[in-house]
Amino acid sequence: MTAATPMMAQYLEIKAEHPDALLFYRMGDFYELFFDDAAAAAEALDIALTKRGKHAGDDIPMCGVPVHAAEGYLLTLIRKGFRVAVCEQMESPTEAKKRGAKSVVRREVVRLVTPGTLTEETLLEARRHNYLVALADVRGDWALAWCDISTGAFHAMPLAQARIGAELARLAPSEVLMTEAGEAALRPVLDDLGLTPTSLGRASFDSGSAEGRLRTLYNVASLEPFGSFGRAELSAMGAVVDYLDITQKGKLPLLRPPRRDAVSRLLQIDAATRRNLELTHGMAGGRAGSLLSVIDRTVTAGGARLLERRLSAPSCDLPTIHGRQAAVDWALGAPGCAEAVRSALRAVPDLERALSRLSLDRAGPRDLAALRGALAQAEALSGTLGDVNLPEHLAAERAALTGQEALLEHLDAALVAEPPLLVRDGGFVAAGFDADLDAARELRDEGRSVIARMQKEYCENTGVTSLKIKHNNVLGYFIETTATHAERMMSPPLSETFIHRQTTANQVRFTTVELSELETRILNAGAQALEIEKRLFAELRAAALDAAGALGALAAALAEFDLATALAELARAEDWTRPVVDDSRVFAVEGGRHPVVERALRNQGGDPFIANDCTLEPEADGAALELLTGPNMAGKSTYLRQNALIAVLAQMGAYVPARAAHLGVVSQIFSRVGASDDLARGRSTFMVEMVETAAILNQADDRALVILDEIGRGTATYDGLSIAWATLEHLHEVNRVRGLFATHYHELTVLAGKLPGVRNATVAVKEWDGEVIFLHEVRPGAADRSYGVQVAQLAGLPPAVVARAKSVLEALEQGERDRTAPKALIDDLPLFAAVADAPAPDRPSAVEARLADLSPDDLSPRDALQALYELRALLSG
Ligand SMILES: Nc1ncnc2c1ncn2[C@@H]1O[C@H](COP(=O)(O)OP(=O)(O)OP(=O)(O)O)[C@@H](O)[C@H]1O
Repeated sequence: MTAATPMMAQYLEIKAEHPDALLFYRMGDFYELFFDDAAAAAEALDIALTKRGKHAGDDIPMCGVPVHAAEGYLLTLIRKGFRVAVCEQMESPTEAKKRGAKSVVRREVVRLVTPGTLTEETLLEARRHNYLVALADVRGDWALAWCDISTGAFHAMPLAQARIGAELARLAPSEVLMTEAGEAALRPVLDDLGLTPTSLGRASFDSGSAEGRLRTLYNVASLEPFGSFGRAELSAMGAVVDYLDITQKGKLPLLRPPRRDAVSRLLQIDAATRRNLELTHGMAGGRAGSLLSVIDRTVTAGGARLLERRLSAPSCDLPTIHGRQAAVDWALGAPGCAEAVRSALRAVPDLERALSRLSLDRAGPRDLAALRGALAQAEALSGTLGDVNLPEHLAAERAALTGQEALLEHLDAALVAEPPLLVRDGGFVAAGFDADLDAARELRDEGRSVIARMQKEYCENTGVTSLKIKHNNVLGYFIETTATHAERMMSPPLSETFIHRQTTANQVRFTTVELSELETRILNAGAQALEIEKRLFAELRAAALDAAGALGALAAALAEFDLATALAELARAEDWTRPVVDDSRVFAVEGGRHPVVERALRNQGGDPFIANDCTLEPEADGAALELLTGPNMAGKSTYLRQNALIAVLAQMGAYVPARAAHLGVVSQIFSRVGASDDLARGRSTFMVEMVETAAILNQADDRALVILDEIGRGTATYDGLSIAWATLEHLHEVNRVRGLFATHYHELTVLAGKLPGVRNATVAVKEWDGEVIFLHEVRPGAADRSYGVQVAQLAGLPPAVVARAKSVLEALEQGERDRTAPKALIDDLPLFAAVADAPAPDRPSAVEARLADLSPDDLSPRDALQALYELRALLSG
């Protein structure tokens, strides 16, 4: 067996330190990957897998990506779940040679790229957070710490193990750190959320060393001023910092002082409820179809992230809610000023993310320009706001907008209007900022004009008018003529001045002593100019980082103004109202709407959304439940969800889609839909439904709002009915919640007469000519029937099946009335008899033809409704 080449030996040694990451091994202008890494990356990136040399007698699989295009490839790999170790050359080949002819260039991993530690604009979604979370358990006490290194936010929170799923769902982290033991304990929760954690050793979670790590990071003697953190919180925060140290190879990002959050101040929304209400993510997983996508009127990336944060974590704290409402009120009351604020904000670059790249030394001149832009706009904004009378919450933020005049002036003087992306390109420092730089540049540029003069002179002296002075990386500056002039140039007297360098197919190239000297001067001046620019960049970066704390506060203030004015704009454009939020237990909504469904209806240009009231007024400490019956497709689910969304919006401090609303603060929201498919998580639909129902019955307190949509439907009718019945009783008697309960079990409506806190409501329909017309109006009372067969007919079930279903239904209902076994009746009605009874069609009518065209599997409820309109039109036309 042959020994590995020195380079391969180096590669294998570095790779051994990073077994679970792809190693990007720098070779000149490429990052190369070898062995299994190469195979995995070639497949993930869809690039060619080749070979390079042999190792232990076998070919070495290899693939490579050019350094200048590496970011795009990194993005793909990270999205596909890989981690990447970036290994750079730490010296030039010439330097390596000095150590001996066979020396390999020294290489080191300078960064581990993982989903939770990204900072590049291209790798991040501007309007979303990118959270790195650590979960720690110290003797049964759990805590969560999370940071977004792209913005510097850092938080910790102690919490009960049962709350972990809900908090992880709120944060939707890109990466979760925990020990292997922790992973085992939380396996079901992690699976439920589809998270694959990154395992860290016990040492990373050691709470003792964590304290030291944090004190060093913030350069403080005690963490006390930041909050009194428990052991578990310290352990989780320490793990975050340790992991950043590992992945960033010692360069720590700018983390703002840690904030201690408490679960109890937030409206609790568990993972299933979040999914179900589609707060920040639609059913398909992206932003589309979510409440967030419909309410987002922010104009800055920072504002958009703040909105996402608020929507994910509404408050339970009345002063906080009222403070945020007052900010929206102000913007609504001063529309001119608010619009001026928004137009200033539109030009604000992403300050937080530029700052984070600066702190990690991964920034370019454009990040400084972003800083300048943000500061300039903040100044303009504070001018616009002048001494306008602001509510308390915003007045404090206004103060944070100013105070950086010196830094702004400095950046303004230093930078050109549109700097290049990379420091090494140079040309970003403005003329007149640094005398040495100006001098070096003048020399460099003057050199160029001297070359032009020289070329003209040489043309005249030689009489070769096509003579050119050119430049390439191999020869530097040279003189070029076509081959036809070669002989004259290479014989005296011209050969005394022109020294031959190279002959190509059509050209001959020369140099002169004068040209070489000039070249040295130009080169030196150019290099010197670049060196000066690099130094100035470092100085500007340091000046920015010195002000990092204040800049962080300024970024937060910009986001607050953005959010307040955006929510006001939303309220104005959509005609929303300020809800009264207090500590009562009322839930009263007048003319409420579902913003997402309303938007969808509007986009389709169809019918308007029908607003509905919802009044839950519990007696003293009792329950208030509304039992909603009504046909399929009537709008029950929409009604249920819109009320939950109104509670969420109200408690995040926004206006709500209603004519009027009065809400006693809600502590927890639970929303469940019966038997939704959950094959991905490998549980039977009914099992999921019951697990989720159990969670509500065990956790809901008397300030909870519970939304149950057809619980029990996933099993046999009588089992389902009994479970729904008992659940409703328990919610009424034990949990005493406010809640809405949609069901097709009409038997349940008798509960309204038995339990004082239960009322019946129904979604109205009109029956016309044997068909149903949906009115989408919620009214007191119970529905008489489900109209399931009619809806099935609308959906295009074959006429024979519909006719047979009607007969069976009649037989069942008859049987129930007469208390006879329905079986005999059904046996009496053979399928073909039903068809025979139906009028025999000679030729399909237009309505039938259209019906036959419909494919119910492919129809959304909305499409089905549309089809209904078409069918009706065909009938009357
Ligand atoms: N208030 C409303 N105004 C206008 N259209 C509505 C309203 N509510 C619902 N709709 C329309 O009716 C469709 C069906 O609504 P939804 O899914 O809420 O019905 P459902 O009663 O829950 O049906 P199912 O019992 O079959 O689940 C919606 O997609 C929407 O287009």
